[in-house]
Amino acid sequence: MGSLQLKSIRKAFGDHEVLKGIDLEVKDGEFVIFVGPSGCGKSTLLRVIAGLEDATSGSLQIDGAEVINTPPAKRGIAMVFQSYALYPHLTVKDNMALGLKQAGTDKQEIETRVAKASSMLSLDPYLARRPAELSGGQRQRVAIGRAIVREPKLFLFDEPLSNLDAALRVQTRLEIAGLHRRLKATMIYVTHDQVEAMTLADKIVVLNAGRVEQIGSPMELYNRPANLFVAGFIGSPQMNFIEAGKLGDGTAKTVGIRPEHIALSRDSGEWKAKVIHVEHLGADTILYLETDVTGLLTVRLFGEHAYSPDDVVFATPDRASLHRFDAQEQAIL
Ligand SMILES: Nc1ncnc2c1ncn2[C@@H]1O[C@H](COP(=O)(O)OP(=O)(O)OP(=O)(O)O)[C@@H](O)[C@H]1O
Repeated sequence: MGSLQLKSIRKAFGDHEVLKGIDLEVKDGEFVIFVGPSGCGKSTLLRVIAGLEDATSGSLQIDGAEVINTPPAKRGIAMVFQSYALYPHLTVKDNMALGLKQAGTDKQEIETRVAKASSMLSLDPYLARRPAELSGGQRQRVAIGRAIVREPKLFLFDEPLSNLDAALRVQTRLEIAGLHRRLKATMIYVTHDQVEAMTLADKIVVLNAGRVEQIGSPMELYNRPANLFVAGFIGSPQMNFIEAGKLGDGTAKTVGIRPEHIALSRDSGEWKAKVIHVEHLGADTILYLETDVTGLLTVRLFGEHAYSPDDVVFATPDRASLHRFDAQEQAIL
């Protein structure tokens, strides 16, 4: 079991309030990801859940029991950090076993759990090595292994992949997804990486300046952002925003259109545009255009396209895919 309930969680450092009343429900077995701009309070919220920071006020329940005053070691939580936080003088095996030894777990039980975690994470060949003799990805797997052996109710991950190179990030991301499927454990994960958030999460929590902007599945947030902030934050390249009046829309204040919802033609279309810059990504082509109506406009086309800067083109938005926002920046549904 590992359900979590946060009610009106506030946290201030001195007179700087970093968390301004967070409400959140996490179901047993869910994979929840916190995203938001730098400094919005993601890590602080994770540390409050772990008990590494005391909340200024609010309630935090795990499986229905209040734990806001419970010390970290008694919350049944294991945390995996970006920095691995392994002991350099201990072997991989001893690093994984240490927490259990300190908790007075039976020797045979420690052997069994470490062997199981090691096999799950393909760490068997490295058990006798020290952290300095491992790659970054292997070290992160040891840090995850150390969390698994404790059989926590809740796993917390603070940007666990950010020290890894691109290929290793993908591989470790897949391993974490597989681990979640096998362990069926509740996981809460902080990341800057949109792809990680979109691919791993059952539920994404978008934070901004210490408040929750929206909670939903990745596709809910992508297809039905509740406000301008979420619309602009989720999705890369970013959604285009256009003053609604310029499109003859009298009720909305702002209209949003995702780069992939704009068609391009050399012959005809709604907005005459000049190509400013082209990015060839292989599978996709990203074009930055300038139009009289919209100003700068980003367009994403599937596949390879032979457009060049200064080409004159015509852009046509897919009307059914427009997002509309009112003067309070809330989505008009
Ligand atoms: N121990 C502390 N003392 C004072 N201020 C702190 C402390 N820890 C964090 N803060 C401040 O709280 C705010 C939120 O920090 P936090 O690390 O939670 O943000 P974040 O969303 O995780 O940012 P990032 O994405 O850059 O890691 C920041 O303004 C930060 O400077």
